[in-house]
Amino acid sequence: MERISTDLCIIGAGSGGLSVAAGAAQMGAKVVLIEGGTMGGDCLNYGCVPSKALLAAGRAAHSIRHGAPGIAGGEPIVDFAAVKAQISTVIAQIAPMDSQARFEAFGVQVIRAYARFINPREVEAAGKIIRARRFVIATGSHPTIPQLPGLEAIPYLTNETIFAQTERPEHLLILGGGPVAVEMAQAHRRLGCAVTVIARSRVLGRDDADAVAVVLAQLRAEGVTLLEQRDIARLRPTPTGVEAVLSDGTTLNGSHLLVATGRAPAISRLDLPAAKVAYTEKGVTVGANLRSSNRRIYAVGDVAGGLQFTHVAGAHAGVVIRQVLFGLPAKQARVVPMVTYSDPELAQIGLTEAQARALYPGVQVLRQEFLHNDRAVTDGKTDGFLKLMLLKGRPVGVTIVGAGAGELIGLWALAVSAGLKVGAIAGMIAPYPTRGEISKRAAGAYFSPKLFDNMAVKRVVRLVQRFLP
Ligand SMILES: Cc1cc2nc3c(=O)[nH]c(=O)nc-3n(C[C@H](O)[C@H](O)[C@H](O)COP(=O)(O)OP(=O)(O)OC[C@H]3O[C@@H](n4cnc5c(N)ncnc54)[C@H](O)[C@@H]3O)c2cc1C
Ligand SMILES: NC(=O)c1ccc[n+]([C@@H]2O[C@H](COP(=O)([O-])OP(=O)(O)OC[C@H]3O[C@@H](n4cnc5c(N)ncnc54)[C@H](O)[C@@H]3O)[C@@H](O)[C@H]2O)c1
Repeated sequence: MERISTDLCIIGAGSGGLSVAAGAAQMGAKVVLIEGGTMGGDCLNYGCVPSKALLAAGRAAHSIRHGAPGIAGGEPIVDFAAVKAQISTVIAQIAPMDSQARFEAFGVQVIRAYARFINPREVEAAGKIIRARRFVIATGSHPTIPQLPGLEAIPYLTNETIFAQTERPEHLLILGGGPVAVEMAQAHRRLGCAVTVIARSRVLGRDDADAVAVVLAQLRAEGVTLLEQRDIARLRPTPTGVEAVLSDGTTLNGSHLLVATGRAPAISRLDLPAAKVAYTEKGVTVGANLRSSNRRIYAVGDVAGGLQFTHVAGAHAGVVIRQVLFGLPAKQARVVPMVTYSDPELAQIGLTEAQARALYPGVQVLRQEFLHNDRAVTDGKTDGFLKLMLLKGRPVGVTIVGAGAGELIGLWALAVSAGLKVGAIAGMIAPYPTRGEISKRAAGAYFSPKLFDNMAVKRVVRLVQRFLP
């Protein structure tokens, strides 16, 4: 059996693994990267990229359907297979960045096989034994499939299969109430499918309730049926697709079923006990520095059991690189932006209003409506608001719901990560007319009472006016 000795061995070439590999190899480390599936992982092939491309198609269909004031709308002609072909084109356009060839050009040795630990220092893959000074587990996650009577008899879809589905579902039943369910519901509805979401909990139940209400009102207005806090009792295949009977007796008939009920870490192939790596059903057990119970082995991205986002996997990569390349201490960030790419978008950083009020009785909550933002008015997209949670003049949370919320949260991500006071945002000049002005206006509202409802300020102004030439 071939033996390879290296500085760093990374298992999984998705968002996390690729970021570690690119950084480490370009800074001079000897790197082996092992990928069992497709280079680029979930985000490129079955996650962020295809879902955003499908949402873009849905947005185009929606705007044709509804037109604009003075511009007649009409039912769009949707070629579902062509929409799917466009998704493949988009993936192919981005794929070279994640390709084996690009990483080999960095000097990375890429092995295309599933890897498993054979002891605490070595991994086996494709008949090779790799011994490394440090390992990074970056194997991601896969969809969880609930135990439901009859589900095994249904050819259900998941995020791993839905983007390859070329026939338009007549009626898509979606099981789940998280971001996958919401994004897929809106995209499919706009492309002409009937859509019913069946969620065990509240839809987007972890987000700010006021912001979620704005998103769900839009979904309902577009014709998505949302069944919250409902459970499926049984499923059975029918000649036209699938029949779902809910525990309250409601019967639903759909043509297709998408299961989007959360994720489980991809650890089954790794033989973690052989490596003395502790884990739970959430993933590899890691500390704030992402190191596992085996001090030579780190975990990044979805498999590390925390928030599951591509930008989190990327940030994890930085934390690991600092430690394994330079021997410097590093910790993962506690505050991370999150965006659901519905229309309107829902973006969050830090605490929601409810979380902030529970933690800090003295928290100040400032709210600005897009209705009072001139650009939102000119563009006819006035739904939504920004909520700013402040503690002693510093942001501890921001919620934005509205068109472009995902872009607007970036400024607040900087403010929170740099520990800026709200005065920094209030003091910047925002170009007019932009939606971004809402951030400055919310920040300015913190100072308004101090300036405008303040007798001392009024007295000073009157005094100065008396003596000014
Ligand atoms: C539908 C959907 C939409 C999403 N949209 C967004 C979004 O808009 N924004 C966002 O930030 N996040 C989004 N996410 C989440 C995002 O895709 C993940 O957080 C991200 O892909 C995690 O990266 P990762 O590197 O941890 O894992 P992955 O990208 O899944 O990569 C893991 C890789 O490891 C490989 N692997 C697994 N086991 C082994 C093994 N034993 N040996 C070798 N290789 C192995 C896999 O084949 C895979 O390629 C979305 C997810 C889904 C499902
Ligand atoms: N825009 C983005 O950044 C984006 C988009 C999609 C996914 N993601 C990531 O992928 C992860 C997975 O997303 P997800 O939506 O699959 O999972 P999730 O864990 O966010 O939500 C799962 C949902 O399914 C519901 N559920 C669980 N079991 C159920 C059952 N038996 N019947 C009905 N409902 C059930 C839960 O109540 C919950 O609402 C997210 O946590 C997120 O980090 C991110």
